[in-house]
Amino acid sequence: MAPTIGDRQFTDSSIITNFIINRGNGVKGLSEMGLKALPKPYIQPLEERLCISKIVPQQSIPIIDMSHWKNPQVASAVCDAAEKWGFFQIVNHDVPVEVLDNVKDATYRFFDLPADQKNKYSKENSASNNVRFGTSFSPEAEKSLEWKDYLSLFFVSEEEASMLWPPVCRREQVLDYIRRTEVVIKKLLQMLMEGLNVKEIDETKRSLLMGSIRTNLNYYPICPDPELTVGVGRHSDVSTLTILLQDEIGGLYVRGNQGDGDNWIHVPPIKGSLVINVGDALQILSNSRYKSVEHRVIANGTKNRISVPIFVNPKPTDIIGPLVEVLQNGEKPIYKQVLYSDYVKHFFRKAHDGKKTVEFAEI
Ligand SMILES: CC(C)(COP(=O)(O)OP(=O)(O)OC[C@H]1O[C@@H](n2cnc3c(N)ncnc32)[C@H](O)[C@@H]1OP(=O)(O)O)[C@@H](O)C(=O)NCCC(=O)NCCSC(=O)/C=C/c1ccc(O)cc1
Ligand SMILES: O=C(O)CCC(=O)C(=O)O
Ligand SMILES: [Fe+2]
Repeated sequence: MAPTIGDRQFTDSSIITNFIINRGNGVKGLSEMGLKALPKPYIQPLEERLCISKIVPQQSIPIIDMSHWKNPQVASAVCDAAEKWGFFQIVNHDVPVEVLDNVKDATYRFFDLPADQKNKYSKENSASNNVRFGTSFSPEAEKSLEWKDYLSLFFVSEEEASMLWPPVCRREQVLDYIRRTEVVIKKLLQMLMEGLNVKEIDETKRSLLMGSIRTNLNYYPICPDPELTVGVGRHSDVSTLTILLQDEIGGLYVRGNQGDGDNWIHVPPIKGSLVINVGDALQILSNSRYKSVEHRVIANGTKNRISVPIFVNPKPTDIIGPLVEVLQNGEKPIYKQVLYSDYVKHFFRKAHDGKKTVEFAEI
């Protein structure tokens, strides 16, 4: 039964932990109680809130038309965007809009489940580490919490997904999204590797570039006092590439490259598009030619927002470091060889802290 707790009591962090984390209500449960004020644990320090004066409205990340993807100009635009922006959107990518709409429906269906049903997939209760329902990013490590719930699905095989993934998110529809997107991922990685003088993606490289896949279903409920908190704090992804499907609400901001770099660019929702970004693993493999760029999501005072990123990663057992092809010209390696699962564990065990994760791999 949902507790009838007054706003004031929610300033107590043990109530937050019990209601939101242990009982699986998430911030969605909190939001649906119609809170008038943001509970204290969600108040972010001033420097972590996105100040409007830091937003550059006239700038935009590149939008790349994939319809003639074999044209060298497309490859050149992709490599250029990965070097200069670390982020771009693709249109006419051949993933049908129904596939994207279906995965959004699946996301709503999962988050609309009662708390006790979702809680079956929490860290404590889930039948597998590969399926996890949670809230915020790393609640044990964070000083201030983030206004987001998520379901994280680590893809091992279609058989395992059929057995373990929540039936309500219509596994087939999430799997279809992964399958259809994989084709685009391969094209993009091919272009990015050619840009690094890597002529062939053999089995070893295939594993380093796309040896594992994680999909998150993100839910950002309506928030009282959205300007005091964040949906997701500043971070870079630890993937090689991330493919992000967002809905029509907006709220994702990317660090720009003007002046001192303390400026943020909105990623406008475009129906049918996919947002692509470089993650730390590709920054490391490319010896920093391609950049994983910081991004963040603001909270929204009037609308619920969802997003569905696919994180394309090395295999957890892969050792990552700058590729030999990149160092052939005598370039000095910036990064050492690290076990990818150590890198990911380091990321998950701390709060979001901008671009700091990559220091773990620096020489
Ligand atoms: C290390 C992994 C993640 C888990 O391995 P495990 O053997 O099941 O290890 P543990 O169960 O001991 O988990 C290690 C730590 O990671 C935590 N963790 C285990 N999955 C999770 C999980 N989905 N979520 C958030 N903590 C977790 C887990 O709680 C634990 O923390 P701790 O309890 O403090 O020791 C392993 O699957 C692995 O190496 N995977 C490689 C592929 C991979 O997942 N890559 C990450 C792509 S995700 C990405 O780029 C960005 C994600 C992101 C996500 C949210 C954001 O806000 C922003 C960005
Ligand atoms: O929701 C979004 O737009 C982005 C989420 C994100 O950055 C992530 O899950 O890594
Ligand atoms: Fe991200």
